[in-house]
Amino acid sequence: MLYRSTRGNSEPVTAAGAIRLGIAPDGGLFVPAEEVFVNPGELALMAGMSYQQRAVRILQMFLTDFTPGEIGDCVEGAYGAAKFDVPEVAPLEKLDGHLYVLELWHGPTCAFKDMALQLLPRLLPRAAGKVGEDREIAILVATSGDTGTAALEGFRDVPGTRIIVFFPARGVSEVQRLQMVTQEGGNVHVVAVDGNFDQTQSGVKAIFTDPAVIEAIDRQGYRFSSANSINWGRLVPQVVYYFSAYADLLARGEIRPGETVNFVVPTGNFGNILAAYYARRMGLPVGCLVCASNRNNVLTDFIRTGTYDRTREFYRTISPSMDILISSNLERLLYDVTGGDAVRVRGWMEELQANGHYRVDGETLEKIQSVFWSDFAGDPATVETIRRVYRKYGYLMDTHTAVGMYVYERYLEATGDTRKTVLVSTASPFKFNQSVAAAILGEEAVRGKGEFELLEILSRVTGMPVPGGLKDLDKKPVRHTLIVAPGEMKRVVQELLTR
Ligand SMILES: N[C@@H](CCOP(=O)(O)O)C(=O)O
Repeated sequence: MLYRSTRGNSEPVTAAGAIRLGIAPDGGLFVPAEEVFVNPGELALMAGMSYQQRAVRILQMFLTDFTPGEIGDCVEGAYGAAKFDVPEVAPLEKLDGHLYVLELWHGPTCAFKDMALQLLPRLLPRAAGKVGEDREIAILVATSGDTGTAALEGFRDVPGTRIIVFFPARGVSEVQRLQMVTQEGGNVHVVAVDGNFDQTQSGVKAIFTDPAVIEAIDRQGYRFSSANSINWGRLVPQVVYYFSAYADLLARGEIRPGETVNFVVPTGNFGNILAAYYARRMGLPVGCLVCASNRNNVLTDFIRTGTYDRTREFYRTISPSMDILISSNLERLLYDVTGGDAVRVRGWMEELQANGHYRVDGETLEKIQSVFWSDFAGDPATVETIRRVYRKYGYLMDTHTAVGMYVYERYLEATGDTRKTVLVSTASPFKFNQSVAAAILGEEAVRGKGEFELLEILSRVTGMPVPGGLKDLDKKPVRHTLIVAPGEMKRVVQELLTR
């Protein structure tokens, strides 16, 4: 299986090549050049498999230059009991007659990013070996909170790698910030950027494609790669959990074979919902993909109108991991729905870069709307949803999942589509405990209380244990204090790599 760039100006590469590079040299994103299908018989077999077995099955279809043994080893290391606190890895909770919550936050950093970032650090060194890369890999990451923490944890002390994570200084939750700035490991660097996530992500992308920086770090003995969802090695493990959720529904007799299921996905960078789209393309019986945005509702507007316009106010919200106005992975969707028209995709991306907006044609929009539906939730609606769901079901959701829940309710009202639906829960409520505690206990009860006092209170009130990865974070020494302007990111990368 070869991978092509969405912008059409880079040579096709193998899966190992795509994972090693992270982003295509022409600035595009790698996508599979061939289609892969899972037939209904295989889906039925998956119902009887563990998460790990399902993962091996799906990964083998895409990573054709890895041996089954290599994939099996990576999967065992990634999803074992040492890493995930439940044997199911991605458990499915039933909320009511037709709504299920897919909990993707049982890994070490308590967010869905662990699902891919426990695996990628195992794939990447092998990928480098396969393409004959003998230099160290310098992994650059832009994060609005969750990717950074998961990437640091996944790559820490992985031989042959260095990782530099950039995060917006005031754009992550306090728990997310502490997870990053206290991160241990001999190969990790964490840098706060005095800007928002879009500036941070654009800064990182500019470094990847800057010939002068590439040459400079080459002399220093490094090659760049990415642990963001622009890297194909981040997306393919995310496809697995959509199959796994469907297989669990089959195994429990909640659906009949072939029955279509909807997925609701809170998303900012469009990677998580794109993985669901790929699962659908592979034959998973998926009806509608409901794209849930927060107040930074650029995706909602795009899916409704066909105009993508990032020239709008950027809001800091209580669902900070989705505070994004430039959704990288939309590029892969556009490539797919235009039948692989790299010229058109490149044109739209150039317009976005130059003017901050583009508009797709009617046919492209129609194809997108035949699969996706979208709405958004502001902060007050998010808080109210956490409170209401907790009272009604005794189920505690984080702010991002609550955005998804609110949008699902709007979808039901608008369409009356009562098919079985899976709400993708992207983070533990304990990562956003200030907002979550205020939602269920009231503002008064949390006023003046510190983050870690609130962790304990939330745990006591709900009976949920504080996740191991978040305990005692406030007692760990702060190891990373660097803060830079967006314009200084290139220099800082080169400096850090000389140490
Ligand atoms: N929401 C993300 C932003 C980066 O997204 P990614 O999926 O491309 O890594 C975060 O939490 O950092």
